[in-house]
Amino acid sequence: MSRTTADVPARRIRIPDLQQAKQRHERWAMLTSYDTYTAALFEQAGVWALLVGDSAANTVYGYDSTLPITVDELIPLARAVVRSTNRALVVADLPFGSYERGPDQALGTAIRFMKETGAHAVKLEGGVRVVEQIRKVVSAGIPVMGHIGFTPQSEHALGGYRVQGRGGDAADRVLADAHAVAEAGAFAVVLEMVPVDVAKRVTAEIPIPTVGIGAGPDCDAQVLVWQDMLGLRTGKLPRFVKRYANLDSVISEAVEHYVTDVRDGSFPSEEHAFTGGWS
Ligand SMILES: Nc1nc(=O)c2c([nH]1)NC[C@@H]1CN(c3ccc(C(=O)N[C@@H](CCC(=O)O)C(=O)O)cc3)CN21
Ligand SMILES: CC(C)C(=O)C(=O)O
Ligand SMILES: [Mg+2]
Repeated sequence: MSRTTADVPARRIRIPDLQQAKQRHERWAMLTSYDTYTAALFEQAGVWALLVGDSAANTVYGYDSTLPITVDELIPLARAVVRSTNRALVVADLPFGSYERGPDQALGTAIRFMKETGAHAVKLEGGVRVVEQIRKVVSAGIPVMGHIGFTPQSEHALGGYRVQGRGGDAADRVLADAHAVAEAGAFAVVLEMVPVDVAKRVTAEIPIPTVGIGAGPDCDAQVLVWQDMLGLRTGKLPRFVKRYANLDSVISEAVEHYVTDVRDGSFPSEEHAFTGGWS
């Protein structure tokens, strides 16, 4: 197995670093994180940006979509990730219902995330339809990451988990969304489940970095949900997930061992106990 040393910067990644990486054609990795241990491990391993995604609805809270998660449920997770890192750029997802009413609502929610978590940027879903929200949040000095293509918060309007931008008109709409988000002042944009050629053209045309998930190899960066790529998620995985580890079996085997040790009395042994007292 060949592995290059992770490129861990000595200071916090800033938005201009991502811009510069695009110009230099240097790709970077983003990963979700929702807690202190994974945040510290991921940035140490060279992940430049951590996303406190509303996918926490699925991976932390056990909902079956991202629609139910609230700002109050996401904020403590974002705070934990910020506290545990000093290199990665931390981006917090604005959950469904917290920005759709308009620019004022979006700014109010974004301000809560910035004040209460210390996150460095927020992300919200949608293209042309949310440009006013993006403009307003950006004008307050809060960096915004866009998210277009398949936008899970609108799964019911989109007809389920499906590729967006297949066919000329649909591809044109994704391209228009990308330009709209960039022109509104976003510093980067997630492209989720769009065909390779659409992602390639978007990446070439817009001035800001594209972060792909199911968008092929030509994006400026990639993002995945950590439980998917490390093998905690059970059931059928989306096509865009590559499983880099099988933490499910690591954890199951270790916990089964612990349970057996407790039942047969081999844990705790002397080395894990304290002597003294009356003896
Ligand atoms: N654990 C987890 N991973 C994710 O990637 C993720 C979340 N949760 N929650 C929020 C959204 C929802 N996302 C999803 C969820 C499912 C599919 C999926 O089932 N895709 C299938 C069907 C594609 C098709 O039929 O066109 C696939 O094979 O990719 C895709 C994206 C991405 N996000
Ligand atoms: C899948 C990524 C892009 C996301 O929005 C999330 O994890 O919530
Ligand atoms: Mg999300």
